[in-house]
Amino acid sequence: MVKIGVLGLQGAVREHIWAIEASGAEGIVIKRPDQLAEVDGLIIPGGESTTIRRLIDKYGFMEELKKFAAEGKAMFGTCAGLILLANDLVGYDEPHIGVMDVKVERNSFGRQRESFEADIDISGVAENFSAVFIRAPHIVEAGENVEVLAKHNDRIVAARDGQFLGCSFHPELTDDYRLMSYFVKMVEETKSKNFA
Ligand SMILES: NC(=O)CC[C@H](N)C(=O)O
Repeated sequence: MVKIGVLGLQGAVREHIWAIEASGAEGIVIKRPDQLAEVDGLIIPGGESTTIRRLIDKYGFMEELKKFAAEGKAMFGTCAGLILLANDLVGYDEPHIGVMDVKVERNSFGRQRESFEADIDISGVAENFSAVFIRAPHIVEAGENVEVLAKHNDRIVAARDGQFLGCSFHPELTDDYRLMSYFVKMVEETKSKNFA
């Protein structure tokens, strides 16, 4: 069974652990950088990206997260987590972790639509997936090796760049585990590749 960490600094952490365990992997809340060595894949949850970033710096996570990515391990950013993984952010000079080849805009669905639910098709993953968007970002541009997995209103809301998966919405807030199961498979694949 693969072990998947959830960065436990802020945001929807516990719900991700339940979803991981319902998808056939072991979930571990990551509170300290040295715990990253224990896991095969990592989820960066939704929350507030600026707050999570502040805590990443405060607890010395940044170099370790970059190392985790450089080791080829799978990472999944949901909502604020997607903002943290992106290598380009609209309106910012510098990205945060900056490992996924996408340009992301924050809070980009408009004020009147702060939160909403939409049925989306996620290519190769799930049809009629009920996606919960909360002050959600979207992917403005995807690099050439990035696979666009889902769109909502012509905006990219889920994508995969090799070992990196990102989505605008909160898959952990519904009991539909199809996207999480897809990530568990990604972790299994990257793990066997990294050991080969
Ligand atoms: N639900 C979320 O994760 C919201 C993301 C938040 N609006 C941000 O910019 O970080």
